[in-house]
Amino acid sequence: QIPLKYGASREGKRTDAAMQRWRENRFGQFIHFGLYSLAGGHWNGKYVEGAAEWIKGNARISDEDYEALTRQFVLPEFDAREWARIAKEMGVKYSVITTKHHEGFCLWPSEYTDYDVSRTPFGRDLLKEYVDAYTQEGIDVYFYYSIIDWNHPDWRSRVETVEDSLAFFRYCDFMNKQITELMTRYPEVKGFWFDGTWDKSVVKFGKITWDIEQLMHRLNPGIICGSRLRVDEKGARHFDTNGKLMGDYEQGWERSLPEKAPQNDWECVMTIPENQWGYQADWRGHIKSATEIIEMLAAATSMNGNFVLNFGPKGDGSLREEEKQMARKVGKWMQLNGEAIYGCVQAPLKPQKWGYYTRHRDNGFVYMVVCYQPVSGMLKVVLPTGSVIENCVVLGKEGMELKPEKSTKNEFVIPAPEVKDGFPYVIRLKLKEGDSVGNYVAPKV
Ligand SMILES: COc1ccc([C@@H]2N[C@@H](C)[C@@H](O)[C@H]2O)cc1
Repeated sequence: QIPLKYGASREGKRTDAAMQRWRENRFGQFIHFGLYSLAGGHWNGKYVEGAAEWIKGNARISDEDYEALTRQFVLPEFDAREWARIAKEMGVKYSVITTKHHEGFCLWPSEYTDYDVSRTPFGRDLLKEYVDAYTQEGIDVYFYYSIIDWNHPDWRSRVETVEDSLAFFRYCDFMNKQITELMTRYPEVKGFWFDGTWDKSVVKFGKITWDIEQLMHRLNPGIICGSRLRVDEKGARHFDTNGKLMGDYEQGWERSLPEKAPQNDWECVMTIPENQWGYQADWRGHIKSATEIIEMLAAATSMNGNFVLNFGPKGDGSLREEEKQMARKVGKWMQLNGEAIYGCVQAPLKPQKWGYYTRHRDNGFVYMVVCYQPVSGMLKVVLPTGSVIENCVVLGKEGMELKPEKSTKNEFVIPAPEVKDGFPYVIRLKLKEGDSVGNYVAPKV
């Protein structure tokens, strides 16, 4: 353990109500919306390779041509209540919106820059309409904020000269003012999702991320912030030089899931296509199905993690058809099976090949989210010695009890119900605890 001034500011899992609510939410939505949404991954009529929200660099667009997009920011189809209704239908409990992505354009009328919604034909406070509409639907709101800012004259990706450092520290002052503005103007915000902290300038001056964390906690002690914000004074990111997580959860799971349950709280953020966050009119490659998304959500819950699915609204402010379809299908599944996700955690049972176990924090049930239907027609369950299955039903068919058969000393098999709709199904177990249900210890990460 080396002494650190700007390492982890607190240790271990938070036990306060705000963090407990973050955990119980489990399922979230990401919204990537900005000037890049107008380009839709195309420039001068041509498809542009790479992530659509990075089109400025990918298509080598000049500052002037990119800024001209502000004049096209009209959003004739924008209705935050429609976005919130679709999010509610999908079953998400929280939503993270890009208040400012790397491009530097702000979705709220900021006092500290003109590069924001107030300087567009749209002109309204989009962020306020989003916060109000989602709060109305009972969905918690979180703000994505990019430290990288391609538009701001004082942003520096590296600091090599005195001039650089003067500019960079002016930029940090600007950032602190914007974060203060966001937290005081929109007090409903539950947390921040920082991005763009990998550049040399931030890694060299890790203290600026400590300062942001301290600022946020002064303004709202219950604020929730992931580990991607943080760099310690030695340049260590996410985990400080002593290996301690900096922030409230591991925020490194971007388009990937862990193999085993991390020790810390953690969150996975996921795209529907392979790698598009902002609107790309022409999705290419594999587009994940609702079934695949549901499996990822179950997998995350089974490992004590949250799962956030990204939407990239179109340049006219409407949601794309594929995302509305996704919301409908996932939402239908969540209506029937949400009790296996919301408020659930890892179950102390030996993982099996048919899918994922979850356990509800309070109701004492264990859930089997079956994603891989066994050819044998038998679902294997290994219980701690002496435990028995008191009740076993399929969610949505609670009237039809399944009869587990004991196969070896503490192994049971459950006849697998038929799969007709191409979606995972959930079996709910009421276990009569034997000498100790909890004696299966999840493998150390
Ligand atoms: C250098 O690799 C990346 C990958 C993704 C990102 C951003 N994080 C995601 C949440 C999106 O905002 C993407 O633009 C930035 C840099």
